[in-house]
Amino acid sequence: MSLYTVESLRLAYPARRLFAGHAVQQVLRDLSFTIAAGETVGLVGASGSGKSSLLRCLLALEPRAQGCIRFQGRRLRAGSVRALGWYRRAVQYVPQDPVASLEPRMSVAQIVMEPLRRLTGETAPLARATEALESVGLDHRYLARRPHELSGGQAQRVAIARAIVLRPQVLLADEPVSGLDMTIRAQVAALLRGLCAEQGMGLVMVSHDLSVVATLCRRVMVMEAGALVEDRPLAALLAAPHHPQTRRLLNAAPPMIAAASSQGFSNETAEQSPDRGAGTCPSRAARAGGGPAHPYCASATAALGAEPPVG
Ligand SMILES: Nc1ncnc2c1ncn2[C@@H]1O[C@H](COP(=O)(O)OP(=O)(O)OP(=O)(O)O)[C@@H](O)[C@H]1O
Repeated sequence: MSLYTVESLRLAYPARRLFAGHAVQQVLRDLSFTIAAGETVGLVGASGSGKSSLLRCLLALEPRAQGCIRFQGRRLRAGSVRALGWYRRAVQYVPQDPVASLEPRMSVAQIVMEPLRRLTGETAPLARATEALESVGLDHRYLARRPHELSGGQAQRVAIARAIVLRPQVLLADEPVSGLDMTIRAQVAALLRGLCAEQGMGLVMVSHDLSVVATLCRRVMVMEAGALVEDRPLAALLAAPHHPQTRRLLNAAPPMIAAASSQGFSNETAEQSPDRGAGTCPSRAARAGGGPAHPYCASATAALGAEPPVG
């Protein structure tokens, strides 16, 4: 059974134009797709294309959404924390701005223990919180710190620890590495990749940057003006982008696509992809001929090998 089944999802906001009357702005247009357990999916598209709105719908935070979203066959509707407790235990969220999302008066330990206290009857929350923090490379010295005593990368890792402490089936993340410098970005990306690979956790990640998605996700959904214009395995999409919007995003993508290629994501999925007849993966073709890793970004293949350990 699919984890998520989304059928004819639509979302409209009241238009905010002067003299708009009762006009509405259609933000999501009739989206239908499924997501399987353990899938890693990147949502990409230009600014304003509806990525965060779709994520809010998947988080059951959008009461105006129409259509149907099911999680493990159970219908999701925006509602109270109590009514959605079952869902919040299975699906956790990493917001775009980690610093703003951390309660300033709480210590790191309290922040990470909070979902355990709220959503489970956990009897030893401190031990679980410590374990989650260690898995993101933050040792006991960080337990007593407050958010203002953390760097941006450390705050992001606390936000991830808070999300994974419940061992969710899926992590929904909004630009989880944007705003981080390149070194920390690589660390956080490596951390998320490890959690997906080792714990079988699914990931649905919003980004305006296809290159970041390429390091973390095996499937890419491309949005334009509220519509889903391309939805394919990463490798097939890199090899033969179908939609002009995908081509625009690829052309703008910096070096991390090369990193993803050299990691094998694109090759694996190309071989498993039903689209593989559509074209040869340019990365594989280039390497077979001894050439650069990927025509989009040949210069940065070393990025992966150079990743510092998380900590
Ligand atoms: N609460 C809201 N009320 C009215 N309009 C909204 C609201 N939230 C988002 N919008 C509009 O919906 C559209 C889609 O916004 P959304 O934030 O989903 O896009 P996005 O693809 O995530 O953009 P970005 O990459 O810039 O974060 C935009 O035109 C935005 O102005």
